[in-house]
Amino acid sequence: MPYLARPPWRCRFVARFLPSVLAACTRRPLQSMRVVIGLACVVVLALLWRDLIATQASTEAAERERIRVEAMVHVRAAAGSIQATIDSFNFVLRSAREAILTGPKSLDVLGRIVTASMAQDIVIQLFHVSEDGFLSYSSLGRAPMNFLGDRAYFRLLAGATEDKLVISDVVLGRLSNKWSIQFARGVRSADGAFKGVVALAVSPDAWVAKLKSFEVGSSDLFAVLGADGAYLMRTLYGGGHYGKYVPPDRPFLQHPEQREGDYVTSGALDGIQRQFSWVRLPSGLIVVMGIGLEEALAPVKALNQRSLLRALLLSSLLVLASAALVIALGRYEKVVEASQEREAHYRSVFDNMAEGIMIVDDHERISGINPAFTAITGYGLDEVVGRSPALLSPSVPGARNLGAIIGRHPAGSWEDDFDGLRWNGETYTGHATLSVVRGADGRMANRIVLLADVTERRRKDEEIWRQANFDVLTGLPNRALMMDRLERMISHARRHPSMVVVLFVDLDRFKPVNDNFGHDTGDLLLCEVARRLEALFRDEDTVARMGGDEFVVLMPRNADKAAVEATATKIVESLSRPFQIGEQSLEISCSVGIARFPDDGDTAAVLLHKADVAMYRAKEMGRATWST
Ligand SMILES: Nc1nc2c(ncn2[C@@H]2O[C@H](COP(=O)(O)OP(=O)(O)OP(=O)(O)O)[C@@H](O)[C@H]2O)c(=O)[nH]1
Repeated sequence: MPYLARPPWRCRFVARFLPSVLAACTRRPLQSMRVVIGLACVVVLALLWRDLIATQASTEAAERERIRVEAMVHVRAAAGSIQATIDSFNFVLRSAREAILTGPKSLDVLGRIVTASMAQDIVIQLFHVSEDGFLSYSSLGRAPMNFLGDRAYFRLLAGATEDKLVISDVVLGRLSNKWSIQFARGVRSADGAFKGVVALAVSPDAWVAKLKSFEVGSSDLFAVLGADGAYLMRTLYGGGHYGKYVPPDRPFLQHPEQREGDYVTSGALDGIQRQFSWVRLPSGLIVVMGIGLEEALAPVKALNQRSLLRALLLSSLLVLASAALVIALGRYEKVVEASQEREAHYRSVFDNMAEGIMIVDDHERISGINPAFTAITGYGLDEVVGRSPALLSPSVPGARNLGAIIGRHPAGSWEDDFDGLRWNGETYTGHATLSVVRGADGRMANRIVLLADVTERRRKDEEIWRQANFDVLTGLPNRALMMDRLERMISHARRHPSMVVVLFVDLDRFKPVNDNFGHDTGDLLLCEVARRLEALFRDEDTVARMGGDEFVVLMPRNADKAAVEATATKIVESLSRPFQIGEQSLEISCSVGIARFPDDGDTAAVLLHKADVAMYRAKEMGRATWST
């Protein structure tokens, strides 16, 4: 058996659940649409926010990098400026050293030149401390007896073997009572003997004020530190830092081999987070520039906040729109469901109605039927759709064709019987009830025809009618039908002035027939009498049996007296001829009474009574005759 690799689990998962998902979507498309809208909304929101967060993060990162570069640019510029100033201090100190060795006068001249040429607010004084540690010269004026031999820079230079620039920490001047930094160099004679120290006292506050131009914002910080991390100058918080040190974890203290670098940290005093860049000068001083991140990032943060608000607004609108759409779809789904339920209900009524239903369009073509229609006519939907209702009736002359009836009633409702022809050729009596369905514009859209097979009902109606109107024994119209016809003849004769003749016929000596030959023979005789009477008259005449051995003949026409009497004679003669009933030859006769409209009466009852009276008159005359 060949080895078949199992499909990966994702394919199996999709193959297993996809058909059910598709079936659910097909079954309830609106609900599926709601789910899709909800999911689409979530996906769009997720993408929107992911992009927003990523964009904001990258914008902030780019801004931080820009700030870092800016801090580095600034600190390099400041370092250059400071180094240039230190170089000028060096030049002055070297010159001052030469002047000291030349003579006190030269030093004084130089001192005045220096203090006049250099910014006075930076350089406080040029002074010389002689080898015994006492101040021997100050550019500020006559120097009092002031011992400075205990200063660190003096002791360092007194013991130094090399010629170097020593920069002191910030110290408080004993005479000036001002904070200053001493830039000092040792003075040695040509033979190398120590001749004291020449120094420049520089005001850190004034110097730092000039360096403030390198700052950018109000929370930015600029500082110059000694090689050991002691504050020499700092732009923020006044002079409170003099004599203090930066924390020892700063990278320029940790890595003395590095010339420059940067780091981010929060200020120990103010807690403000800053981006720091630093440069180490050849003299060992460290120049530090810190840009306050909160202030520097404020424009980007404001921009980010605006885009955050925009995204929030957009998300809210999207959620609201989706929710509105989902709610609207939910309501629409309920309406559709209710409509489907109604349609199913009407469909069930349509399918289960006992009456056949046929829908006829405005071109008189069948467009729909129900099962009862098929049960009645034998035709299925495919056999009648698009065809004329005429196929439901026989196409023979005189037939009540359903198609023709519908055609005769182009509008309005009606009901009528029709002659039906089933699919198998069988005929039946149908009853159709037509209703018109109109569109919103009032024009006829369809006609709905209810069909019923009324063959049996019509047969029973006919039977009941016959029983009510005809004599069961002879089949002749009975008294009720005779009276009805007489009244119709009279009213017709009134409208079209003419006569109606009433002949009342009573058999003579009929009772003995019953008595002698039995009631059945009497019945047969009555039937024969009826046939003979019918044979004597025309179709428009009525021969009726009143009951017992009494018959009435109605003749709706003008007839003179002689003609009527001849007819009465004909009756008497006809019924006087022997009747052959089975083996028996029976002889009877009859008496006839004559009455005429309008001469003898103008109502049915009066005429009948007159004819009856005349008939008795004929009996009295000896029977087998007529009387008026
Ligand atoms: N066989 C039969 N006899 C009937 C029927 N209806 C009535 N009769 C009888 O018909 C007879 C009619 O009575 P009459 O007219 O008085 O008898 P009649 O012998 O003809 O008498 P006259 O008319 O005076 O000559 C009665 O005996 C009834 O019983 C019926 O339906 N069948």
